[in-house]
Amino acid sequence: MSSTWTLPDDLVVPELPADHPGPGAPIPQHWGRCFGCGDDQPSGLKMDFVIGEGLEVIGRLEVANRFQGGPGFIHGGILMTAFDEAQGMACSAALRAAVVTGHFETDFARPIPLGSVLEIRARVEGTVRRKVYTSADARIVDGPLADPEVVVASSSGLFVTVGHEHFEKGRRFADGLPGPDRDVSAF
Ligand SMILES: CCCCC/C=C\C/C=C\C/C=C\C/C=C\CCCC(=O)SCCNC(=O)CCNC(=O)[C@H](O)C(C)(C)COP(=O)(O)OP(=O)(O)OC[C@H]1O[C@@H](n2cnc3c(N)ncnc32)[C@H](O)[C@@H]1OP(=O)(O)O
Repeated sequence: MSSTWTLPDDLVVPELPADHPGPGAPIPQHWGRCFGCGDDQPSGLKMDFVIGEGLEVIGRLEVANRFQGGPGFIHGGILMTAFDEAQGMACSAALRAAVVTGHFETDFARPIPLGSVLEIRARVEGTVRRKVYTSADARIVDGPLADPEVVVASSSGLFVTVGHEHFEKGRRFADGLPGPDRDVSAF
């Protein structure tokens, strides 16, 4: 795999919040209609997330037939979406801030067959002002070509922290509102 992605010299590695949950703690969906993590999005990826070690989160994606690109394999854009979701979750978990994706790149190393269960480990590398530098890798942990030792794809992304007003602008276009158990300020 190759990438031109480089981390800046003035990167600051953030401290985890004092009440950061330990590895294995589930991370709730940030918005039920989210294509990546929402339970209330029938066509979505329905990814699950738990906290990992340090600044890492661990996501899980079941590669359903509707995620097909070439015959029998995952669509590359679906995989990028899964990485985007995972890296955004890593930002949110480590920084307790809302983020949006600014720049994103993915290396596709192996074809990923339908029926795979992908484990995506995503982490915050560090921040520079509002910029959050992230990376992630994917492994097939179950399914026809499962081999947890092999990285089948990897990703790097720059996220930017935003205030609540960023999402206020989109609310009138949303097909629903967060439920009472949601932090609507983060939507
Ligand atoms: C819309 C869906 C949102 C989904 C997320 C929902 C809730 C979030 C809550 C919690 C998050 C939890 C989980 C997240 C899960 C999934 C993640 C999915 C995220 C997405 O899928 S989200 C959709 C795609 N995403 C966009 O829809 C962004 C459109 N865009 C903009 O809204 C603006 O463009 C913005 C806000 C990015 C910046 O605008 P701005 O005016 O606030 O700030 P400014 O321009 O000053 O940039 C500040 C510093 O970032 C640098 N910078 C900016 N862009 C860069 C780029 N492309 N490359 C390199 N550097 C860049 C500047 O160079 C400067 O750097 P410096 O500090 O060095 O000057």
